[in-house]
Amino acid sequence: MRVIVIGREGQVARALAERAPAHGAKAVLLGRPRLDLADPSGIEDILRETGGDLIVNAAAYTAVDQAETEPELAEAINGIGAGVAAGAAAVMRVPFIHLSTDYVFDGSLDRPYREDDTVNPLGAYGRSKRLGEEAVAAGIADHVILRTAWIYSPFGRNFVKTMLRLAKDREEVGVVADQLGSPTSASDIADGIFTVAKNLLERPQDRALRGVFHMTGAGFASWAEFAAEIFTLSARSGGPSARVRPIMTADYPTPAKRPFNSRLDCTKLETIHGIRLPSWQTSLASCVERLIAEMRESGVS
Ligand SMILES: NC(=O)C1=CN([C@@H]2O[C@H](COP(=O)(O)OP(=O)(O)OC[C@H]3O[C@@H](n4cnc5c(N)ncnc54)[C@H](OP(=O)(O)O)[C@@H]3O)[C@@H](O)[C@H]2O)C=CC1
Ligand SMILES: Cc1cn([C@H]2C[C@H](O)[C@@H](COP(=O)(O)OP(=O)(O)O[C@H]3O[C@@H](C)C(=O)[C@@H](O)[C@H]3O)O2)c(=O)[nH]c1=O
Ligand SMILES: [Mg+2]
Repeated sequence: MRVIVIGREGQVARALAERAPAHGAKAVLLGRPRLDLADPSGIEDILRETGGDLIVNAAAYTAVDQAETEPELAEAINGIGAGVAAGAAAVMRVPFIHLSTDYVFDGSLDRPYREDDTVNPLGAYGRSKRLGEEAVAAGIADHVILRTAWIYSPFGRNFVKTMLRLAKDREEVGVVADQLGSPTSASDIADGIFTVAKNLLERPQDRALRGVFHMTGAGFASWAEFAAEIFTLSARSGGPSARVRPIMTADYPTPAKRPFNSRLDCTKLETIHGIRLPSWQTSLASCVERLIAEMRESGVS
């Protein structure tokens, strides 16, 4: 299986590259400046020249707070650009796998969100990702949209790396305890994507396999619980650690509003695609261990 990945340095893009061999797949990564989702004109030609069995869009504008001041750019990349890439997949007659987010929901429900629950993004990033979902569905019938959340990995920028950095010179970190969600490993997402890809290619006519699915690490946590677990695991490996002071969202003002309830119900993915990601704690342990080992090797711990 030859998979074209849109995105090169991002967390999921790099995890797809790293996990491809384990699935007998080849991942071909395309990124800026060659493929720029903010510049639709060249997208179809580059994807066609590259050629593959399937396209995964792992690129996006992901700066949640910054999106509030440049919503047009977020929409160009996450909305219009995603739709153009999906349209190219339709021309190429290959399936298109797209990633979306818990931030399409407003978090007001008191249970985990299902795929057909009403979306109502609270911020510009969420709105741009919602536009992307609509643009992808309009661009190609043969698509899967995977809504995931709270991604961490040894790569790029994420909450785990931020917490380890803060712990190096702080004894205590204040972290919000009233937003709930599911930390999700980029490696686990990559494995899930390869399984979805295999299912799509094996059963091209099976409509049930297509559409929107929720895919997060199993179990739930607040950001404060997530941080506490990061520090426990880090201390165990001899890495930096700090005390977590649980705070309220109101005590941590940010430009973008975030949902209080970001929990996603992943039952549909398990029933239809046979995929259940490991518990967030299990995968977090491998990630933190790896990050501490890398810090030690580079002499910065
Ligand atoms: N991070 C998270 O917590 C979550 C992310 N998601 C979604 O999952 C997907 C992957 O996220 P993640 O891996 O964390 O993202 P990252 O922020 O780690 O990486 C984003 C990637 O998108 C690329 N990119 C940004 N703008 C453009 C552009 N104009 N043209 C081409 N490529 C571009 C970046 O390229 P470059 O390397 O050149 O900067 C980078 O490779 C996204 O769709 C995101 O919305 C969903 C839920 C949670
Ligand atoms: C750094 C920090 C953050 N926080 C809070 C702010 C916020 O509510 C929460 C997480 O902060 P972050 O900025 O890391 O997270 P954020 O950028 O909101 O993460 C989101 O990214 C996008 C791309 C998604 O799609 C979402 O699923 C989600 O992962 O933790 C603290 O309370 N204390 C801190 O020291
Ligand atoms: Mg952030």
